[in-house]
Amino acid sequence: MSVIAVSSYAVSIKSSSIFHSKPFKWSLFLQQSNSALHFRRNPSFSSLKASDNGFVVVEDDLHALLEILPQDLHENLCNEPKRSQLLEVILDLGRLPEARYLGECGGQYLRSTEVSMQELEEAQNAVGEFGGDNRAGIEGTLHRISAIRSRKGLIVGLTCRVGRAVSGHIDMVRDLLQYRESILFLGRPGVGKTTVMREIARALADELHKRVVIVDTSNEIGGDGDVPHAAIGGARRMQVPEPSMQHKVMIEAIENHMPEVIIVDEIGTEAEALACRSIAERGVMLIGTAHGERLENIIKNHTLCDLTERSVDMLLHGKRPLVEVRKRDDQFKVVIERWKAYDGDGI
Ligand SMILES: Nc1ncnc2c1ncn2[C@@H]1O[C@H](COP(=O)(O)OP(=O)(O)OP(=O)(O)O)[C@@H](O)[C@H]1O
Repeated sequence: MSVIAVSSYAVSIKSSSIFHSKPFKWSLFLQQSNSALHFRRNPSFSSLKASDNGFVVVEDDLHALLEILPQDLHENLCNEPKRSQLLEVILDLGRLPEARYLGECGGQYLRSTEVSMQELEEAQNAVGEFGGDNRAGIEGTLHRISAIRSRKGLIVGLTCRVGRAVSGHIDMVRDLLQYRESILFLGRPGVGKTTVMREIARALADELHKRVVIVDTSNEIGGDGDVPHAAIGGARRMQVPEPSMQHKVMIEAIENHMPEVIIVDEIGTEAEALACRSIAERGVMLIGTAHGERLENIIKNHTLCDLTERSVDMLLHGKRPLVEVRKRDDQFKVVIERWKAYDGDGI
């Protein structure tokens, strides 16, 4: 029995850990932080293929997100030198608008006057309809707009997250895709799980020629609109009428569309965990994400614990799993180290 762990996922994500447990049902990828600083951005990038020199390329279609913002914020951000690291723009009624950046850059107020109700309404009108999860998108893009509502249902806050198509950074995990085992990405919100899954969907469909179906609950993987974004390549995308239906659509995908791989973001409920089990029992590879920073979080989470029974048991019985740590060196090459995990390893 071997367990492979990869830490410091400096592909797109600095200091993150990837756990791969070959004999287990799930491989676990733990992502701890995300840094665009590891990318060498190619400004003239227009296709979704990795560049020949192996560098990662990022496409963010930022102008489409900036267009929904009040005009002065739009102009500020267009001239902002850090805009390639922009993560989110926060618009809260009666407060100063704020931009948050990836990595160490932190947040910054965008002007000295508060956000008005009219500005919020204009932003709402510029995006698609909000779903049951209070999320909306901009057609043809990967951006995600999440709403905060008052008790009366009025939108009083918006979190506008930049969606990016990142290509060329999954060489660190590409070999794992060939084992046909299910994979669970585990990480805090915002560390880049969805972004990685998007590229994995494309690589599995276009390079490994698998029949891939994405169950896209908030249209976050394939973007807003009925035609999915080119970032998912030939993978097919099933939309979900409302978040509580996610588990049903997962099963429908299996029963109607004969996938070899199912990709689903944010597995959290018991019904979804059961759907995962059912998918695995039918011999279909499942790639999913869940919130949590360490394997310990899974152990404490009754629902998710069920998905990783054997790996969790091993840790609970005090056995030290053999882990594999993967990181990038200065030359951007993947370096692999193996050792037996200790408590302090952040597993
Ligand atoms: N490699 C990358 N380079 C630049 N930006 C990135 C990269 N990976 C992710 N991002 C950006 O980081 C933000 C968060 O990414 P993403 O939505 O994939 O995270 P997540 O872990 O799925 O978050 P959540 O759990 O909240 O859905 C997005 O704005 C995304 O564009």
